[in-house]
Amino acid sequence: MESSAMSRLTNLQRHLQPADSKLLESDDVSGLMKISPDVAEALSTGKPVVALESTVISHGMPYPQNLETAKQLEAIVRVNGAIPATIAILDGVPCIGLSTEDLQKLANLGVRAQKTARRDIAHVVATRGNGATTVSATMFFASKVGIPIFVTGGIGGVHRHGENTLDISSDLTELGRTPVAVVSAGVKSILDIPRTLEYLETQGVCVATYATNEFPAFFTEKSGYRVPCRVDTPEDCARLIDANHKLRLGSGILFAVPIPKEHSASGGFIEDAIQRAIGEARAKNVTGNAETPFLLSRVNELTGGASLASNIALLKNNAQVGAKIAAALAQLRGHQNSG
Ligand SMILES: O=c1[nH]cc([C@@H]2O[C@H](COP(=O)(O)O)[C@@H](O)[C@H]2O)c(=O)[nH]1
Repeated sequence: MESSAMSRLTNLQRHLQPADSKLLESDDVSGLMKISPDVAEALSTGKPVVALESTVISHGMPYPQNLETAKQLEAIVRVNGAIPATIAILDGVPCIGLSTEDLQKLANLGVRAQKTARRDIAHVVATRGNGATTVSATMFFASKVGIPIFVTGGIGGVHRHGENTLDISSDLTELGRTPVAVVSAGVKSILDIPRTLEYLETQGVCVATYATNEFPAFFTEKSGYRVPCRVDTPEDCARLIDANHKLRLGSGILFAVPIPKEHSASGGFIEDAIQRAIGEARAKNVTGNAETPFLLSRVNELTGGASLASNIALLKNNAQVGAKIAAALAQLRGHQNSG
């Protein structure tokens, strides 16, 4: 191409894409949120930050294990070199980074907090409600303030019979439209795993297994399904996130980290309870966003708490992996900026 034509093209690109544009979308919306001082400081100085969701606190676990786990996850993130930013809407204000009192409030509210997915955000804010954010809503807020990594236990997916009911978690469409990397233990077998993977493919989401070949099924290390991408280290993950951002693909990444071996032993037993709970949900006609919390608490009852212990173990493992990825990403970007 002629050099004058090339320079016109470069100018046009600059115009369409401001030179200082951040790798992640970060716009005026952040003014509507309350960002805790340590998260704000970390974001402005390029330190690693990891977002954490709050539905797992309110709807995913009983009190007081939910509070204990929320605090432990934050501590694990810190020990591994990153600043935790648990996200929730409190009295109508989206909060990025919660105090211990905030965590206590959410844990006490339990299911009285509104389970808040993307579609619910405006309503919870407008009515000054208390919203526990799911994966979709947490990704939305993380992306708005420029947090590239988010740790959870399991994401939502295509529910069984989703091909008829269209009950497909908005977590999947969020992953298709928001450039945040989500660390999870895969998806629970209460969902339709192959259809969930198909749907993620349709949404253009890069799904990568972490140090394993098979996509994990939350309580068990294996689901019987594979995905095309495998990563083995936090540095691999950081490079993948960096490429995704630089290319401005606009979509998220799902890192699927298997439950640690020592906690996967009870997987088969928990699996049986899941099948029973699914039958009960059908019989009681529990559907929509009530289905996941129902199944989680029923499976916990049926397994005498074994599923809760496994859930907590994999959350802690994911927090550790997520923090290491965040640290590796900060280091990679630090080198790039100084190089
Ligand atoms: O093992 C779990 N899966 C999913 C959830 C929560 O449920 C949400 C998905 O709900 P739904 O299927 O209604 O989209 C997830 O984003 C997450 O917040 C959870 O707590 N534990």
